[in-house]
This record gives sequence, structure tokens and C-alpha cells, in this order.
Amino acid sequence: MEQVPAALTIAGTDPSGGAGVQADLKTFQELKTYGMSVITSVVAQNTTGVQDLTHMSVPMIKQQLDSVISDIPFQAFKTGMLANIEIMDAVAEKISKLDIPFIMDPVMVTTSGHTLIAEDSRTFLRESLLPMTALVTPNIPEAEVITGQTLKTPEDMQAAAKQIVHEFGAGAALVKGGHMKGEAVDFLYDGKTLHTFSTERIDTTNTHGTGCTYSAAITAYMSHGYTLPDAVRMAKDFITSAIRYSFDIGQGSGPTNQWAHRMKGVT
Ligand SMILES: Nc1ncnc2c1ncn2[C@@H]1O[C@H](COP(=O)(O)OP(=O)(O)OP(=O)(O)O)[C@@H](O)[C@H]1O
Ligand SMILES: Cc1ncc(COP(=O)(O)O)c(N)n1
Repeated sequence: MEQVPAALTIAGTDPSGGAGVQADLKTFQELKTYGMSVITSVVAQNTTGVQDLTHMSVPMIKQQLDSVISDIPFQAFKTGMLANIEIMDAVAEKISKLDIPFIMDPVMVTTSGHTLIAEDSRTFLRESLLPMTALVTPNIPEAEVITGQTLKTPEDMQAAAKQIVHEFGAGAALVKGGHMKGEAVDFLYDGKTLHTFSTERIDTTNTHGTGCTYSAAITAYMSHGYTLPDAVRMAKDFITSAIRYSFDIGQGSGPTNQWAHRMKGVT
């Protein structure tokens, strides 16, 4: 029987559909990957910010993981919002049995400036989760928290990617330059080679969910069996067109457009 490319996201929700689990599932679907989701937290949010949030119980998170893992094979998975040490620990326990690529989007603060993880869980994330990853995808503020360094230049970003791999044991690190000025440059370090992925900066404030969509696209491509550098290269194209043709909807920072890659003439 032919294997169906499938992927799992373990993350929080966004009822407005731009970020979190919703963005991940839309991206999986676009990239012809059968999408599955384990909900860690329910977040009442929209393009303007976060209005409220509640965390799922640890037994419920573990049961959701068991329900998926015991039934359907998948070839890659990602995590998004893991709000506290108890949730991280539960997820770590279940995923430790999986021998497939783990892509971690170390979600900490939303585009609108709301903190999504407890302060004391950052050390746990660094010490217990990072060594399990095939790839971690921090933006600049997240890379600063992980490394304890201030990142101001492309050289700082490259050094951070290397530190995250060599000092903290991540399989690879993709330090994203969405929060820098000038070209949108991301650096991928896989323990051997430093890859640079660069595009022009698109003049838009519609960046709600860019980090989620990007890491979901990498996960989807990996579920199809692409190598890490190829998956990141193709996901970078995907996120760039999703930002270029992002939706000007909502009162705040609008969401990315996951079907933009299907539009005529889009590269
Ligand atoms: N204005 C832009 N134009 C082009 N590419 C961008 C722009 N903003 C972000 N990107 C790209 O989008 C991807 C996501 O990067 P970013 O640093 O924004 O992640 P993030 O901070 O996790 O997402 P978010 O801002 O939604 O929290 C990266 O490839 C980055 O280079
Ligand atoms: C549940 C959840 N997870 C992650 C984000 C980060 O999204 P953004 O890419 O806008 O920073 C979010 N807003 N909500």
C-alpha cells in the first residue's frame, strides 16, 4: 500500500484562522500532506491580539497524542505553543518514542506582543526539548532568549544558529530575520553547513501567523521526504508568496495566504 504523507501539529488555536493549529492545518492541506492536530491551549485571539486563553489538561493532551500516535502513521511533526513546563514535559514524554523529524517553532510572544509561554519554562524548552529536535525555528527575540545573546547583525544570527546546535543540541537551527530591517534573510545551520535564504522584504503589516505557516510548510515538505535544506528552501518560497498575497482582513495584523502559491504567475 502506498504511504500517505501525513504530519502532526501539537499547538494552540487561533479561532480567527491566521495562526496556530488552524494555520498549520491549512498549510499541510495546501502541500498535500494529511494534517492532524493535538490542541495544547485554546486561545481567544484575532488579528488585533489575544483576548483570553485556557490550557488543556495534561491528561487530555497525553490522550490526544496517544489517540493519534496509536492509529495513524505520520512522517514528521511540529510543535507550536507549549505554554508551561507541565505541557512541555507531557509532550516530551510522548514524542520521545517517535523516530521521525521533529520541527519546533519555539513560540513565545505573538506578533501582537502577547506572551504565550510561562517565563520559567524557557529553561525546560532549552534543556529538554531542543536536544530532541531535527530543527528549531526561532525568530530574533526567541533566538535571543534561547542563546542569552543580543542579535543585531546577520553575523550575530549566524553565531546564534551555531550556538543553538553546538551548545544546546538542536539537530539544526533556522534563525529567521523577519524582525530585522532590509532583506528578509534566514540562516539555517545543520551542524555542518550554513545555508542562507534571502528574499526582498514585502511592505506589509499582515504577518499574523508567518512563523506558524513557515514551520508547518517545512514539516509538510519533510513529510514528503525532502531533505532539511530543500524543505526549508521550498517553505521559504511558500511563506514569501503567502506574505506577498496576505489577506487585508481584520482590524489588526492580517493573516498570510496559504493558497497564494497556487495563484497564476506566483513564484
Ligand atoms: N515583511 C516580510 N517580507 C518578506 N518576508 C518576511 C517578512 N516578514 C517576515 N518574513 C519572513 O517570514 C518568515 C517568518 O519569519 P518571522 O521572523 O516573521 O517569524 P516569526 O516572528 O516567528 O513570525 P511572527 O512574526 O508571525 O511571529 C521568515 O522567512 C521571514 O524572513
Ligand atoms: C496559538 C498560537 N500559536 C502561535 C502564535 C504565534 O503567531 P504569530 O506567527 O502571529 O507570532 C499565535 N498567535 N497563536
